[in-house]
Amino acid sequence: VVHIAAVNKDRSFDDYQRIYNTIAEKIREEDEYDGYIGYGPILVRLGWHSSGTYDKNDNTGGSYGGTMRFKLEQSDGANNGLGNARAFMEPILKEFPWISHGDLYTLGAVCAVQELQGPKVKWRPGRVDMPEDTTPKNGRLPDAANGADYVRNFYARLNMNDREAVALTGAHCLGRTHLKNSGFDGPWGAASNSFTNEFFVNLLNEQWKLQKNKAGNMQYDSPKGYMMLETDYALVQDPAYLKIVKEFANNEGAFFKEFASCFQKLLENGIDYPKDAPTYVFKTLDEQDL
Ligand code: HEM
Ligand SMILES: Nc1cccc2nccn12
Repeated sequence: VVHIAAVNKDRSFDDYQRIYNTIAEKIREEDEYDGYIGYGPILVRLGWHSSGTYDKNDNTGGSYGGTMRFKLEQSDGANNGLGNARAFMEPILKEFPWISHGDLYTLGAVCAVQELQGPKVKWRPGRVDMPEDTTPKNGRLPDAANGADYVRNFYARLNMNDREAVALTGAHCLGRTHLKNSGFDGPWGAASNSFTNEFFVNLLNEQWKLQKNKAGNMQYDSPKGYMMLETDYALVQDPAYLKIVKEFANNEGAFFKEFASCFQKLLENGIDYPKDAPTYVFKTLDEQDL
């Protein structure tokens, strides 16, 4: 299955920056969401889960068709709680009916990373909504109760190497787990809405204890009330991953550089871009003095 990006000649950088600003202002305005974490983290998760169904072996899934708008994909347990992110996007879709769901969900994720002081992430338009029967089957998103071999195999399906896998998981510096969504608890300590390399610093510096949580699922907890999933902790159990975790914990710039490139790659997996397709780097609200 090859998806060619459809270059919309009627739309310019300013049109997409206007959507970016609308999302960014809404994130800033609705700051009380989820105990004052805000919508940034869940918008990153929406873009990631829209893209994480990709399978490099047959080039199916991925963000292009916007199939996250259909109830089949929404019913995947891994997507529990993302209805809040889709509801956040509803008024944006009404105001800008010309944008595809795939473009909007990925643009929202890039906007959230940048507005939460993360790196600039390049973004290209051209995803086209596909019909419901093109929705990939449920079960393609990762399951947290696993170790390093599973993590490596999972990311290989997304065409991501060890460095990209570690960088992408660094997005767990944002937000938190919710017992009602995923059966994982906490963290009560550093649930955050700023994009930093803290995930790696915590992995290395905290004392982690593997224990059963209130829902009977295994997770790592720290005295400060932080938590790690088993797939998070796998990054310090595997020697090759551990080396990269240490680099990113000691060099936030290296983490930002790697995240910027592999997050764009994640959001664009499965899409062929014609030579004349534009690449955008959006300004943050702060950079526009808004
Ligand atoms: C092995 C890979 C991964 C697993 C098993 C995993 C699992 C999870 C789980 C269980 C949650 C909690 C959901 C909830 O209870 O609300 C979560 C949250 C989150 N994940 Fe991941 N994740 C993975 C990779 C990623 C990647 C690649 C990204 C982005 C680049 C990402 C971004 C996030 C964000 C931002 C949150 C917080 C959402 C919120 O606060 O509502 N995760 N993840
Ligand atoms: N914030 C967050 C979300 C998901 C997973 C996770 N592990 C550690 C922190 N964390």
